[in-house]
Amino acid sequence: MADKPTKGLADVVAASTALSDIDGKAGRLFYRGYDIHDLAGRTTFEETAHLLQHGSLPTRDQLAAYGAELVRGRALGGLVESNIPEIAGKQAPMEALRTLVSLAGADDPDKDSNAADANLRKAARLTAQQPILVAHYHAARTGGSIPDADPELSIAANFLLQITGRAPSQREVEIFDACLVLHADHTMNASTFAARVCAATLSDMHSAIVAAIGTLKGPLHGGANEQVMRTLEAIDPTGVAQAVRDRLAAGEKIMGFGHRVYKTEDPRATHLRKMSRELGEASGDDTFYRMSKEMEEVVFAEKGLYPNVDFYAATVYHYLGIPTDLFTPVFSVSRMSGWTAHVIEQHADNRLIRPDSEYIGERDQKWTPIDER
Ligand SMILES: CC(=O)SCCNC(=O)CCNC(=O)[C@H](O)C(C)(C)COP(=O)(O)OP(=O)(O)OC[C@H]1O[C@@H](n2cnc3c(N)ncnc32)[C@H](O)[C@@H]1OP(=O)(O)O
Ligand SMILES: O=C([O-])CC(=O)C(=O)O
Repeated sequence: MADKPTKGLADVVAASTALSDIDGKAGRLFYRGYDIHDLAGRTTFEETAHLLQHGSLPTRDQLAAYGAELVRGRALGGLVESNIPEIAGKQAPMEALRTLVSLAGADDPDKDSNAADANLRKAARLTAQQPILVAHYHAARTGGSIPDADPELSIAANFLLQITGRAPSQREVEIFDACLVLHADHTMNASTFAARVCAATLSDMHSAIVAAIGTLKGPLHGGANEQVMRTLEAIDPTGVAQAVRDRLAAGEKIMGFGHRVYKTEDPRATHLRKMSRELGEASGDDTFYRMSKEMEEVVFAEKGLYPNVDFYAATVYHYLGIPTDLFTPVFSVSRMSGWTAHVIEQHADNRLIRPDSEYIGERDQKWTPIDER
């Protein structure tokens, strides 16, 4: 007989990883031993992706080679490109990404191999293509054209350029780049776990990433950032405290608060709060930032809960001009670096992931023919 399950697998150690580590009591996050506070704002997203996928912060030569690989990897395959218009008309952003990454798997030159070198090449292509997929999807559904990706620009700069249609300021690029760094990896979160379960059957990287995207989409995980913005937009700026109390009294969760692992402030929220404030003030209308601050105070007073990564990311993306329904796709642009690194790590030292379950159904049922039921 199986042991009693831990609901939601809380505190269950499901994998060994050298990629990231969290101290939930102290509110600290590390990528391969580097404190997130040392990386954000000082290390680019490309360097961070290299750290996760290749195991070290790159030298200048390594970064140049990896950067060139990312630029080459941006090219979308024929199957993906020809299907974007129809998909953009029929699927919401995260659904579309799930479909497009699946199609990209068919286009990928390494699709039939799980070898380490093939996985690294696929990881680079997936990381390079994800922002391009979001931008092309957005252009297709709005009927607009987008500027070509500029090989001289970073992933962060190109993404803002392609989504907003205007050249971002240097500070906007720095802030968005830091957002991508902050979202890159996070131990055994639900989408990464989904990716590892899939990879552990020795399925391919694209299949694992499709599982991850479908899992990130949900509002209890990456989908929360979009819901935060929708909540802010639905609340009267002069009635924030009452609106939060009413929602809590009705048994609703306030999106962007609470975390399975952090029992104190999420270290990523510390950065995102500052960015939200800076961008809000620079925009000339920091209402959403001030509403967020008030929500934070009320939720803490009422429930003792801290904001998670999704809370202030919402207003940061809003101030950067990113449409609200692309907030979770932005998360996937960053997390692609971590997901792919986890697939590489899983394939490198694999064992099927197959937990047990506790049976709570009927026993000793007597079968009867269909006409007698
Ligand atoms: C990138 C990320 O995925 S970060 C998380 C993004 N998700 C969200 O922001 C959604 C809102 N937050 C939540 O739903 C949860 O805090 C989760 C899913 C993040 C963590 O869930 P769990 O660890 O399973 O905690 P659980 O949902 O059981 O919450 C524990 C208690 O705190 C309450 N609680 C947790 N989060 C919230 C919230 N955001 N608003 C109100 N109450 C909350 C629960 O109602 C529960 O109360 P109870 O014990 O009285 O029933
Ligand atoms: O770790 C989690 O459960 C969710 C999270 O914060 C993330 O994926 O970044």
